[in-house]
Amino acid sequence: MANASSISRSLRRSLAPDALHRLLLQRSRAFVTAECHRPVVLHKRGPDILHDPWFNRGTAFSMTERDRLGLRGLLPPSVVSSQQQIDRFMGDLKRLEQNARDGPSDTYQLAKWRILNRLHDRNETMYYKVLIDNIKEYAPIVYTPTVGAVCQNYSGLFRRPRGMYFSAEDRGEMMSMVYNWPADQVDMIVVTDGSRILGLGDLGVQGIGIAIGKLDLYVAAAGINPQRVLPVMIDVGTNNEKLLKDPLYLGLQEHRLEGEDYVEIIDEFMEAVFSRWPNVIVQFEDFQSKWAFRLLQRYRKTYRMFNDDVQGTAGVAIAGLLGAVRAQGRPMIDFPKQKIVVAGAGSAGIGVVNAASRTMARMLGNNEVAFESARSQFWIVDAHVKKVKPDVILGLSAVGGLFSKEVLEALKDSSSSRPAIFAMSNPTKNAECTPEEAFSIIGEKVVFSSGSPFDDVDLGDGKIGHSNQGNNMYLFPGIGLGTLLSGARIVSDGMLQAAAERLASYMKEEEVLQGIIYPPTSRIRDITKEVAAAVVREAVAEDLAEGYRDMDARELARLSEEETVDYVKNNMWNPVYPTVVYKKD
Ligand SMILES: NC(=O)C1=CN([C@@H]2O[C@H](COP(=O)(O)OP(=O)(O)OC[C@H]3O[C@@H](n4cnc5c(N)ncnc54)[C@H](O)[C@@H]3O)[C@@H](O)[C@H]2O)C=CC1
Ligand SMILES: CC(=O)C(=O)O
Ligand SMILES: [Mg+2]
Repeated sequence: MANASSISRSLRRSLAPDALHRLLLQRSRAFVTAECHRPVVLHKRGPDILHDPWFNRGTAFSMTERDRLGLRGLLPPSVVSSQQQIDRFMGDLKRLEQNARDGPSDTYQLAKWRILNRLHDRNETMYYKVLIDNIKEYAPIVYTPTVGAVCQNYSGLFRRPRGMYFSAEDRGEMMSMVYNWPADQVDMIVVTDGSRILGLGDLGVQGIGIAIGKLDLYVAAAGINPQRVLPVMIDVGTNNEKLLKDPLYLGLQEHRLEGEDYVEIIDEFMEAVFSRWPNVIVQFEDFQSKWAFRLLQRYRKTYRMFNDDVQGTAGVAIAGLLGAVRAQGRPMIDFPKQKIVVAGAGSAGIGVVNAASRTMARMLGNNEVAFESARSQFWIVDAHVKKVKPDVILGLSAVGGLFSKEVLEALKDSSSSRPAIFAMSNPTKNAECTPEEAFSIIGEKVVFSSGSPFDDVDLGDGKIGHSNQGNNMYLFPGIGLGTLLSGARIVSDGMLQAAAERLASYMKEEEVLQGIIYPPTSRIRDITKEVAAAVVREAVAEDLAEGYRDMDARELARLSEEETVDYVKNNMWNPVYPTVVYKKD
């Protein structure tokens, strides 16, 4: 390409000064334009490009560039212009200023999340060390409640993608797309379709935040190696009208796929990930209930998978319900005498009622009569909490404040010496009641737990009303780790039951009598280790264990209870810098 200096001497001489000046300007413009359009030769592919500030364009990479550069699936599906990127960034910046002016709201929590997220981008080992050493303080930032605000504000907060995105546009491509992920080994996937994120409804592609938050707990609590976790978003559209109209939304701006089209996409995703990583475990998270149950039934006998909202929550609720029996000074075997009202007949509520009534039925002799009798101890209320003088009310309704004064007063007539409240909906503002309300209306005898963390309540005279956190985070990391380390090909009901029983028995008598029915978050790594060991032992007992690395099924079966716990502990990743050496490819 000619540049300004390539004008020949004779031409220069023949032109008048003005004409020469115009020609020089024209040529230099043409040169700059040509330079801009000349392709830049890259010696990188995939994530290496996204992590290079010079070459990265984030969501502005076109679909053909994404295909050419091995980026397909590594970015949210929407392709945006550079101007839209700037609008999104500026909007986020302005919002921060405005929030800071208008009051605390979620701003400080989101600011903490941003700082932690930047550390996560820079130095994973340090990030997890900070998280593990300060889990009580930062679990509420990387997980509920702040993760809910992160998902709601995702389009503004988006900087660097984390995880993989499969969209309805990727049909027929997923089997090859999974190879764009850089890790040859993946142990844990948490997948969501964003259709019911916590109690916040359909957040579409923005729901990826919940998969990231759950996997942070897999690393912090279960010691899964952070290089082997993969958050996944399956974007099949959204029915959230606000997002459908938002020009800065990063997901597919169309209504959700339904019916067989939807199932085919999830099938293709499952085949793709299990084909590249046959030993992976897939946790389904925050799918709307109609799909949560159907997909669980579809895959649970063929793939290593479980649904956290249906199965993890059920186990945590059972452990808490047994704790509430013990808090009355009664043996766990008295559980079948409890009258339990469950508010919310969604994936979590129905999951709890099914699993808890099975536990009761087992205690009553495990026959048909026992099962019927167990069922009669539960009242599921969808839309209106009735007064049945219950011993326990358990909320999984996603309706903040549902346990009104009248509902709480109904518990005062309970025959239980220590009625219990499980306000399990997330995030904080969706809790069916607060601990202050529970203790002030029912009195100090109530046992209280909630899905998101609340502070203990000062009851005066040196007495403390304990706020338990009843959240599936006390089980899912151990279920995943135990499944991994046993090499079980599926996650059986028995393994889930063993996990719940271990959580129930973890709490000491004196703690339970004080109304402390779940461990504090600071002990999450210890309880996860114990839960995982219980899952391993059950997998061995059911002959499902196929072993892990050098530990084959026979060796696993030889381990004592204590040795199983040691085996689990020794296989948990710790955040220490390894020795690093250079080797040429
Ligand atoms: N603490 C924990 O570990 C967990 C908490 N959750 C929370 O549970 C909530 C529900 O989750 P899903 O069951 O998956 O949602 P979902 O949307 O499937 O179910 C909610 C159910 O509540 C019902 N409902 C709505 N208003 C009601 C009212 N006024 N009275 C009684 N029922 C009412 C709905 O009809 C629906 O059946 C969410 O807030 C979620 O964050 C879910 C899983 C685990
Ligand atoms: C904790 C959880 O899984 C939920 O609220 O959906
Ligand atoms: Mg969930």
